[in-house]
Amino acid sequence: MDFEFTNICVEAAGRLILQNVSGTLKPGELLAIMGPSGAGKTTLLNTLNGRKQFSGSILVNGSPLNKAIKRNMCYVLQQEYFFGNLTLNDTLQFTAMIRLPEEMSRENKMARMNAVVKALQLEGCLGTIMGDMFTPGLSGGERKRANIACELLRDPAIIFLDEPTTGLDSSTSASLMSLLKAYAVQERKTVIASIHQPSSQIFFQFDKLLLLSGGQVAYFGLTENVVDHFQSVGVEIADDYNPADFILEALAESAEVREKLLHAANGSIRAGPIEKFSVTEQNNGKNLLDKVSEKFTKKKANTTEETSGMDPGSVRMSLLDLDNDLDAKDSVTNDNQKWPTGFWTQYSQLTIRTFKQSRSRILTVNKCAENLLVCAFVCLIFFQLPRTEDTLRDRMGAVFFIAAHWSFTPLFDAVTSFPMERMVINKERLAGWYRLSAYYLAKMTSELLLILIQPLVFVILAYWVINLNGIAAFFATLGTVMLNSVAGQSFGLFVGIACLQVNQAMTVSITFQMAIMLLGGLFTRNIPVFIDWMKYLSFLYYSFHSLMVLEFEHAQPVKCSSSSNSSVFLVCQETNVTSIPSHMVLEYYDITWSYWQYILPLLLFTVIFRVLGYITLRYFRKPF
Ligand SMILES: Nc1ncnc2c1ncn2[C@@H]1O[C@H](COP(=O)(O)OP(=O)(O)OP(=O)(O)O)[C@@H](O)[C@H]1O
Repeated sequence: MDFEFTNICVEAAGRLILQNVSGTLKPGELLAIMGPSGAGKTTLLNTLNGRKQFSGSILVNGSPLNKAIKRNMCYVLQQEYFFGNLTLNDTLQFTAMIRLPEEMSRENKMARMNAVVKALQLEGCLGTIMGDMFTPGLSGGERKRANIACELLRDPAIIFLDEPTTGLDSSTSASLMSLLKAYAVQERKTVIASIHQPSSQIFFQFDKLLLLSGGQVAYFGLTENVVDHFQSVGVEIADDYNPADFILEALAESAEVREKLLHAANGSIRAGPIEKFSVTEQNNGKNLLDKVSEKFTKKKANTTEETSGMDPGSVRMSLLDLDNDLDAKDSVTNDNQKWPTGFWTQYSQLTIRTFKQSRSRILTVNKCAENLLVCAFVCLIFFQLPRTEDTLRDRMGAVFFIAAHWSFTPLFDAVTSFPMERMVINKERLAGWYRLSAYYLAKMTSELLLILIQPLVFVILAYWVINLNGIAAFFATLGTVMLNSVAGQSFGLFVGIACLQVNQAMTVSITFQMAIMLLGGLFTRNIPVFIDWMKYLSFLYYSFHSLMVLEFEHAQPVKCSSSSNSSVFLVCQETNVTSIPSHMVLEYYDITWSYWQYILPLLLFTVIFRVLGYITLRYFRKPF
């Protein structure tokens, strides 16, 4: 697509950070935006792809930027944000499935993916994990190419890249740029990249150069003409110098050179419209010709008449116009759809991805071993507890421990889960990959399964070894512990979403953990009245009490204390009474509600924190 920007001005904090920046680009051309640090490269890139407020005009095929055109653009960020445990294949498949239109078949999506993989020479590392700062995976160059591949999958007409070679060595940078150049020329893409001190090899891969200085244009034109241009304003570039290095150094070091260049650039802008020319005259593309023949067949008579007197150049211009025309029509159709894929596709793809990513976080060998060890310890300490008054505190302790352990383990896991993926999700939300609701629902459901496996195993083992209330209460205990885990996870997710820093989230969670432990019902029975209401805010209070109801409501009698005088139950102090009905324990500890009365607030907690998490993410943690 033709890309033209004229007199772009951007203001921030009361000062103009871009002033009258103009340029044009044709399909198949690469534009480098260069300039010293702070010159406005990133601001310009963000403005050109519609992420910043500006004055001036940006035209794509003659039309101002709109949603449909923006969907035909892509922005490759300088920083790559990926899920580190997924392979490149997983990552690209997910991207293809979610970003390519719903109407496209899975086979075609995979074919597109394979073509991009081939174009960027990524075939050899499809099975490698993306990696992160803790886990080694793709190399720096492969990650850069993977980042570009995720954007190219959509087949955008205009590609923006923010410093694509930063962090790469010179030969990897050069090969990346030549791949990109070949791709742009072959596929007739318009490429705009900000770039920092490129080697001369990379520098001359770009067709045009836009040199910025203090937010103003110091040069716009063919890259190959920049040396002559500098000479024309009296700045000689030494033969053995990399021109890219030289012009940046000259701009930064000499105010005089800067003034001369700005003056010359301003003069050329005032003198008339900025140059419009195409570097790549060849290759109008097979699709285009197909479209032309279709349109021309329909209007055969007119076409013959209209084209008979044209020279080849003007026919080519007509073809380009027609391509633009067809693109514009496609754009109008696409504009009606807010997302490339439907809710169900987004939800299912996000569920698969979250499941794969979270599995490697939640079900690690370390975590499984840790839980088995804790379970073994609990089993040893509370081994086959007799149902007596003497061991009542131990029995309550075992119940409380199970409730507390299976609220806090999922809580702390969830607290760290969102901050770790925040950057990836923000990137994807900003680029409009999917609905937030699809992501949130997928995260809830895929992690639910994973979070429940460990308490399930734990309760199955510990319940019988401790000698809890037999088969009658077994399944209800299992269900209650799982609900308790989900409540803990809900709170953890909410905190993880609300706090921007992991350490902030951890501080909030630990404070909350301590408070709800104290208010949970085991440690304190006589809380001062003014603070007593707070126990109702502790979900552990509800899970502990519901488990106590299951343990004592319909259970074997509890044998009185061996010394009847020291029994806390008056009945036991009577002669001939050796045991008390189990439910008396509940009465003694003021556990007077029914099982469901404890379960409903637990359910409510789960729902409230999940909804709060969504609202926070949607309205208070918007990506920017
Ligand atoms: N939101 C903002 N508020 C105030 N000033 C801003 C804002 N954004 C950018 N600037 C200023 O605008 C100028 C251009 O910033 P920009 O990030 O575009 O430069 P750059 O050429 O990309 O720099 P670098 O090469 O160091 O990344 C800088 O002086 C910067 O401080």
